[in-house]
Amino acid sequence: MGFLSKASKSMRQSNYLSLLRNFNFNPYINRITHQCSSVTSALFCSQSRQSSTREKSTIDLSEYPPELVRNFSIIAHVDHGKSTLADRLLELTGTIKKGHGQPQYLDKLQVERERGITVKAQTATMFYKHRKSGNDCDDEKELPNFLLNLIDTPGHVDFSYEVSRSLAACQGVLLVVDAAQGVQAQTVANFYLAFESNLTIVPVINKIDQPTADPDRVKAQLKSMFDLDPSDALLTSAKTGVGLEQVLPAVIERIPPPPGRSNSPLRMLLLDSYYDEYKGVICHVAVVDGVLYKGGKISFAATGQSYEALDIGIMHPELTPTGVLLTGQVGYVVSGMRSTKDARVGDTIYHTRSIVEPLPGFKPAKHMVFSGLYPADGSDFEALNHAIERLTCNDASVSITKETSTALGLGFRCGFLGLLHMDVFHQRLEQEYGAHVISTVPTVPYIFEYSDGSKLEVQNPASLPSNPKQRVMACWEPTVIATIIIPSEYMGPVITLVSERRGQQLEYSFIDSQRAFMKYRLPLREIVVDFYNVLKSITSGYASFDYEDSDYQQADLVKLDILLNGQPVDAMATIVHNMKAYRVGRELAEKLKKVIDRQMFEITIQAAIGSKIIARETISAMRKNVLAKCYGGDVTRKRKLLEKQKEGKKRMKRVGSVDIPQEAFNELLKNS
Ligand SMILES: Nc1nc2c(ncn2[C@@H]2O[C@H](COP(=O)(O)OP(=O)(O)OP(=O)(O)O)[C@@H](O)[C@H]2O)c(=O)[nH]1
Repeated sequence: MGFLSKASKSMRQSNYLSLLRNFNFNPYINRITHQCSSVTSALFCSQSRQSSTREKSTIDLSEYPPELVRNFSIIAHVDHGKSTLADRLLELTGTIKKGHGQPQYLDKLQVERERGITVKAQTATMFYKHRKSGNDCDDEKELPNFLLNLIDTPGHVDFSYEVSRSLAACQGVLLVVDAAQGVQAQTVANFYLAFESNLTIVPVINKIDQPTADPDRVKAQLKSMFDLDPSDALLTSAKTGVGLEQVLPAVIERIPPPPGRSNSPLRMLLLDSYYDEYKGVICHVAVVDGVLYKGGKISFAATGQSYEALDIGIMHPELTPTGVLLTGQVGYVVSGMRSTKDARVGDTIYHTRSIVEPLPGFKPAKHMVFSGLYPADGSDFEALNHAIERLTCNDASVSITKETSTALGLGFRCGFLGLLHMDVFHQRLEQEYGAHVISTVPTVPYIFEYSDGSKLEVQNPASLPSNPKQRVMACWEPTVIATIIIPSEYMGPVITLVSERRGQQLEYSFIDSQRAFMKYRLPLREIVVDFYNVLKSITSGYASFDYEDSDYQQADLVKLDILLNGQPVDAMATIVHNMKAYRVGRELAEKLKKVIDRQMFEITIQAAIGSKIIARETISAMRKNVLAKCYGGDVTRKRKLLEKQKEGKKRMKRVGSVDIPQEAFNELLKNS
């Protein structure tokens, strides 16, 4: 039995290799022998000796033809345990040591560790010996060894772009659902992402160790919402380890192998790229068709640039050179590229001089919010420029253009996928590059149609004329389709909140006897800032919320200016709905009064629409005690000193500029 399986394995390998050899478009074919097992290396040892570049890797990828490869992602709502489950699977397969002292191993960024969230999708290759049911082979070594690529994905809605990219490299997903919380908004969104990509979905009900866990209720939800068979659900606790032994066998048995053709010209999908100080740009790729060997000449379809594959390998879990990447495998390529701008995510990589049909790629990331970034100290502009350039090498989903503000000087207008993404970007700028920044109130991209018929996307309210009504014929605002899942008893307050935010109900139903599912169209500007916090607070933290972008709708918008001592502060201008402008203007003026420090002169804060002042607050001047040194004495002398002080203050009011702290912008953010 053992001998037979060994023989069939050798035959499978040699067949696979001869298939590759027979297909002679690739001049680097002989290099596969460096990774051959003892059996296969005997076949090609002569070529192996001729080659000048020897790989030292102990991993022989030629042992893993597509039928022994599985590519899968873990998807779930925030905090349902994806990263913890990924940790356990890495431990189970010996990819990382048990108790490696670093929970959520694949969350590598400092910001991910501090916030306990996943921001970037991460891949890890694992090897796993699988015993099929009915296989009673005694010798563990004789069991087929599978190569499993696990992609841990972020749960937060801002990073769903990362999820959809990761799914492009997979044939299946583990859909993790918290056994106590049940199906939540991002479970729904992620399910549909996987479903629309035709991926096999393996439901995993996690956290069954919790006292409030109710796996049967979750099974019923999976059936009623997604038509998933309850008996297919795996019950696990990533914390205690219960049920984990069923996960990888389910992955192997239920998820199909990658479908690519080994004997076709190379086509690789560029999944992600980042910049490494020592190696340059590292591209994460999925090999859709063909084979890539170290030293191969590759071209990028989008840029037409060609490079040499200087180093290739897999993430096991760190970069592990293998010298070859075969059909269906997910790995990395280092090609001496200097800037991630040349590695466009979703691009097709192919062998230079071969002719291939490019892969469909990905939709470009859509920027939902824009905000200005300025150095806290104006003279630090160059340092901030450098920091942003380096950070965008590792986060290509941010758009950057230079802009100037009369109040804050030279800076940048940045487009983000959402507010959390914006926050994470700021935190990374400060933590990883030591930059100190002032960020302006985020705004969504509006479209304005001017009287000359031109239509313009406005990403910065300051770029609008103060009285847009004079020239603007119509305005449109972006909307989203929002999914809200809540315990039924909170429906009343939630409906009130959503209608205050100008939402239109599209759908509602009940997931089970306790929970309601609601779908709304909402203006994006109404949800970007504080919607989720308010929703959480009125539902005692039980609401879950997700959104996807939708069409633009016409709206009655006005530009709201903030004036300090009569001067408009361009960085504080916002665009608001006409209906809310008075209330927002009043609240902004009140808030600013609380956060701007008193100065030696009086400060007036005004909110204005065009030339019309709609709110006004005054911060009185700090009064220096000019009489401190006048002990007793002449009253006329005291009066003279006070008069002199009054004169000085008048002058300061004219020439003085107001110091605006970052908190003032933060308050605007909360209020607008
Ligand atoms: N009781 C219990 N807690 C768990 C289990 N699995 C994960 N947790 C805890 O749940 C919290 C969230 O776990 P993560 O693995 O970070 O969740 P995630 O889905 O990766 O989160 P995001 O990446 O932010 O979407 C952590 O405090 C884990 O310790 C489990 O099986 N049982």
